[in-house]
Amino acid sequence: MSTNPNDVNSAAAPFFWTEQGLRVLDQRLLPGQVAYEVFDSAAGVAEAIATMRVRGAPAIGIAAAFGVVLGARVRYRENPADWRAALEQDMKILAASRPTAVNLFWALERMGAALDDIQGDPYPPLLALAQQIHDDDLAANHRMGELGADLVQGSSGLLTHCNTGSLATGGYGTALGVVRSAYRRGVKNIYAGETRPWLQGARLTVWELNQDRIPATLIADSAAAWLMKSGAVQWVIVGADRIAANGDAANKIGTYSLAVLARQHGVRFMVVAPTSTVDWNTANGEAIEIEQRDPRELLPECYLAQDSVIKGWNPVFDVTPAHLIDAIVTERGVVLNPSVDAMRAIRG
Ligand SMILES: CSC[C@@H](O)[C@@H](O)C(=O)COP(=O)(O)O
Repeated sequence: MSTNPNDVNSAAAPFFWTEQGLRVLDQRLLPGQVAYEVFDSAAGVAEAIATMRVRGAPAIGIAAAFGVVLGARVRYRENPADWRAALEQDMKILAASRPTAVNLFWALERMGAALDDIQGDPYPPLLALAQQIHDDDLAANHRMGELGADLVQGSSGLLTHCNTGSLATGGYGTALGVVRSAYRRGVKNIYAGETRPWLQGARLTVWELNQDRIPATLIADSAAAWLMKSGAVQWVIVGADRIAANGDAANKIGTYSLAVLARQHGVRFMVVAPTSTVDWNTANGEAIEIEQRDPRELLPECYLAQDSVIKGWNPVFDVTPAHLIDAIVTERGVVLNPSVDAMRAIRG
């Protein structure tokens, strides 16, 4: 596998299914190193999610579905007469891997619902379902790419945040899928924010765009207001980890700041996510659990010493209220000016 970020043939898939298990790209090492590791158990996949080897809401959901496949295979081999209780424990471990991306719970629920109809070896039907979830997400990405590109037609510049591309999804991307489609239709000035502290933008998004040979400009997150004031971008395009029934959207920390800045500068704000990211059971953003990660992901090494009086506060998502969002783009259609009523149009 290539380790050169300029190599356009490097693979950007976050994982591959193999008979040995799920082959997961370690996104913590990008862009310096492209390294895959095989996980052959549900607990292993949960660990891969918790440690952010695999991340991004749809990719987390798909990986968890494959985690269930692996759990079922192991548990059925251990005890073909009684494997369900052990698999339920595995599914609990998967559910505890990260709290905010609802795609994780959506995928586990779909896999769990399929168990009722299974007689005999659960591995073949569960593998087929996980692959279907993966294929459906890829198809949704392409559909959203076209719908979002329709909205930004005629713009000269777009700003995106975090990484929402092939690495974060079944392939192609949500917000970055719209960026890809819009670029193909002539929107040439693409800006990506670094996305501190984990640097999904600087390490992952521009890596993907470089592979696609889509020219892009990386900015410090703190340069966003000044960029908007310059008139260089007409849309901010982001993904989501969970969208509440009223259209409030949880996404990578810093998204809310961008929405506030966009409104101030007359820049439009688009959230792109498959309907597997919509949590109809959550009325509004206040009920969304925001993951707090270890402050060590944020703090410089020198402040980790025991005698240090410096702490870190590391919420990794925030919630953008629906009234700051101009459009939510899903595979089932576009919701303009989201509200409880407007969101009903995309409820299956
Ligand atoms: C298509 S990905 C949408 C979101 O999952 C993405 O914007 C994001 O916030 C990812 O967060 P991460 O912490 O890297 O998993």
